[in-house]
Amino acid sequence: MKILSLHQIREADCFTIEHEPIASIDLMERASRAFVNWFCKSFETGDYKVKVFCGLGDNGGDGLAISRMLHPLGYDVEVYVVKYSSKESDNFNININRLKTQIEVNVIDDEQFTLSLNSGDIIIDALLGSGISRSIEGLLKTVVEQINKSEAMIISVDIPSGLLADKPNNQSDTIIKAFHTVSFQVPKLAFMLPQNAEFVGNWHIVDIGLHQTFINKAEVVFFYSTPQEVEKLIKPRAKFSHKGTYGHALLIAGSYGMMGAAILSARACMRSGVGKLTVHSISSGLPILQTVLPEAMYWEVLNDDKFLTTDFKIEDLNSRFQAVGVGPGIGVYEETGISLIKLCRLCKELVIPMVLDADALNIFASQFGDDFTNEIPENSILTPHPKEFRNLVNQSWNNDYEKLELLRKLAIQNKLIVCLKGANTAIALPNGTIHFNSSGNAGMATAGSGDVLTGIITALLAQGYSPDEAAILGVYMHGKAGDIAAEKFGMTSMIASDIIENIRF
Ligand SMILES: NC(=O)C1=CN([C@@H]2O[C@H](COP(=O)(O)OP(=O)(O)OC[C@H]3O[C@@H](n4cnc5c(N)ncnc54)[C@H](O)[C@@H]3O)[C@@H](O)[C@H]2O)[C@@H](O)CC1
Ligand SMILES: [K+]
Repeated sequence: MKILSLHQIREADCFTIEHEPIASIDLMERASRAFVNWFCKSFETGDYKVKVFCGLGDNGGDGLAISRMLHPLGYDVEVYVVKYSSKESDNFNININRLKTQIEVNVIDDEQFTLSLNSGDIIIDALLGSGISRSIEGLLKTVVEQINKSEAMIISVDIPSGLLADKPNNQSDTIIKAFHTVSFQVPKLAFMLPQNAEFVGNWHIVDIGLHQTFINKAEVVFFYSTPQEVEKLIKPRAKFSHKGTYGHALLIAGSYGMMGAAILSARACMRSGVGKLTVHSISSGLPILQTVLPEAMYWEVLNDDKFLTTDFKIEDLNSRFQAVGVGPGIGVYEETGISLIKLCRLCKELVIPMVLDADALNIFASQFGDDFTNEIPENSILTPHPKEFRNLVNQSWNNDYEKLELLRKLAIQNKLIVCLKGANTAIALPNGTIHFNSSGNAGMATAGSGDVLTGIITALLAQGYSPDEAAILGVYMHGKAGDIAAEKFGMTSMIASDIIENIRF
């Protein structure tokens, strides 16, 4: 699903009005109806009040239309218009006249006004929408602060009032803290970013019928990968296939005291459909690996019992492996760094796709400095978490928008696929697009979870998925497995092994 910029959302509105064609006020009516349908599905009528706070622009117009629609359905609706200016939008004025025949409208025009809000109330926030052009101040600020202080459930129309849709707010900005945000047609970039989680809450998209021709043509940088879109990438297994059909993966993982990382990534790799798997690890880890994962083959490090010191040769890899995953638990020993560079150079020469994770990234950051990307083959997949990412790019950021730009730059300049892990993992592709993942939960913030992801993506590469597909599908399936695990064990109790057991291709 495309994430349109604010400018494109405006254009989509105008295009729809002109080409459907539909009057602006009727489009607002359709948007408000879509909100009301969501609301009625989510909340039955009951012994509580729905308090709708409206601004003076089109977001306020939505609030008025929503109030008019909810009232006859049996909801106990109270309407408040915050008169922070003398200018109202045309659609606001039409809707206030339509509403006045039905419900009394309370006007707030004095900063001394104290709102009476109860914990059982539902507040609908229609103060400001995507048209916000400056920080909230004065009367609006007082109202938003009182709403945020209340214990009522807050539901924002389109976007939490005060939040900018696609650029950073000032840290001191006053913004509604919604429990739900019900947004029109497309998610806003702001919803994807950790810094806005406390304002956006749980977000939902409702279809308001903006013109598909415009949306299809719109060129965008950001995408939200819906489950339907991603699951379409899964290749069915052919009836007459054999293990050779699904590739041979090499996983390089584990060191002294870190064999768990090797086990987790290897198990996840096997569960993700790879034909054959060889794990390259220290010899003292071999008995453990062979016991827990008899399905895999092992290639031990000969000289060392603690870490990887392999002098990789072309014949070790040539015509043997379709994908190489490296990093989980390998440690950041200098000797391992030397082996890693040899490996990368060979993979580059033989054009074997790579996944680089965890300690492989830490080695690059600590031993190779800013030039680290020179050694990494093009189209490799990197899977850093934010701290690893910061070390890799050797730069910090002031807000999540700057972080996204650094991510994009890394992917474009070095032709890499970089998966920045976290809620809504952001996957940056060499073509400059960023794809936000839709699956997963906070229970996945647990040791070993990243090792599992490395195993999954390596398996997909070995099966012939393109690096772009392997990253997007792998991250999604990892999150989906985490969601199933969370349902079974609870977010707090689930562990990385539970994610593996619930991988479902
Ligand atoms: N245009 C359309 O066809 C549709 C618009 N819709 C609604 O329209 C909204 C956008 O409407 P608007 O562009 O009128 O935007 P708003 O409703 O956000 O209102 C913006 C107005 O408030 C003023 N303003 C901006 N920042 C302010 C601030 N910090 N303090 C006080 N005043 C401020 C602006 O000058 C402008 O007049 C969407 O979020 C959505 O809710 C929907 O009804 C769907 C269809
Ligand atoms: K709003």
